[in-house]
Amino acid sequence: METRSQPAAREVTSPDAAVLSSVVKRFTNAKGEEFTAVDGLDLRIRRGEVVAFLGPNGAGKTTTIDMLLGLTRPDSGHVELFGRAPQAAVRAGQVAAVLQSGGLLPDLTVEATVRMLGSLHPGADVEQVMARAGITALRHRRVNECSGGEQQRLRFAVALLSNPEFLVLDEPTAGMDVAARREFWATVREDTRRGMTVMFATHYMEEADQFADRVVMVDRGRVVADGSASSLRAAISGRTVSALISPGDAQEVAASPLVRSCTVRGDRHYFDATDSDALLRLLVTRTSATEIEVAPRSLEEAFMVLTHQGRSTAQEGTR
Ligand SMILES: Nc1ncnc2c1ncn2[C@@H]1O[C@H](COP(=O)(O)OP(=O)(O)OP(=O)(O)O)[C@@H](O)[C@H]1O
Repeated sequence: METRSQPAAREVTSPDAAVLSSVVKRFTNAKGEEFTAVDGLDLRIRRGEVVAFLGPNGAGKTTTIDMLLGLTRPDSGHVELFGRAPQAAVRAGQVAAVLQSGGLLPDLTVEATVRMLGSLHPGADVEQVMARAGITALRHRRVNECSGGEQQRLRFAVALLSNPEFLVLDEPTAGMDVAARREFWATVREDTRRGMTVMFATHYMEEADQFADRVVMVDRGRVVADGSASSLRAAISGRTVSALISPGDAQEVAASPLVRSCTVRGDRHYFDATDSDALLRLLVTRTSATEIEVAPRSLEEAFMVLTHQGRSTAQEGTR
């Protein structure tokens, strides 16, 4: 079972960067109750893929990443990186991580940080790594004087020191403003064009859309949708039209091909529209609907769409 087993010869030549099979991780809370954070998760990441790992708070993203990096072991199931145990791949420098915080000494300069950590990796090219992470101009700045975005670029530089094949980023832009997020991703994107495998956890739909080839959505420790970034784009491009409307009219509208689904919250009906302009015309001209509102689909609504539609595209990138 699991990560301690010796890799067989065929596994070492695995075409996959990462494989998680039926992975389960439980925690015990302060009251001694058992809680399943990761609940039979299956995921396969091919070499060269850029995968966004998207999900609400507490979905199990960090726990999964910790298992992927060999920081914690699954209670059951199997985790492999490049056909070997995660710890072995980490030791070999094949995988590196950018985590949300920690790992930096506030009084060191940017350059001293990279040099100090670079000394752990024989052959590391400190100047090249700083250039790749876009921090050469910050070399004399102390870590505690760097912005959140600059510190993340420094962590990115540190992750590059081992010249990894697979980079794992756990919510690397959490807490950054939009401009800092954009700058961070521009740096990473530039670097990953060289074919590195990347998996990143995020809460931001637009980061997943803009940066990933593939989007894996998790909820309650399970993969609930897995598809291309274009399927995500289609899911978030929709609009929700809501109105105060009589049940009879609502039923008729819901049966229209312009409507994917209808939900009722409070006294409003929410229609998930295939064509929001046409639906708006229908509501105004054919029903007694009032207080009509059109809004972009929320993350939760896109999530629901992907959960249903994603199933059909679910395995396109994985099998
Ligand atoms: N060491 C631990 N002990 C007990 N419970 C834990 C521990 N680590 C995580 N959990 C719980 O497991 C669940 C999954 O947590 P995890 O951090 O993996 O989620 P996440 O998707 O990364 O969430 P977020 O987006 O908020 O960071 C949460 O309910 C969390 O409280």
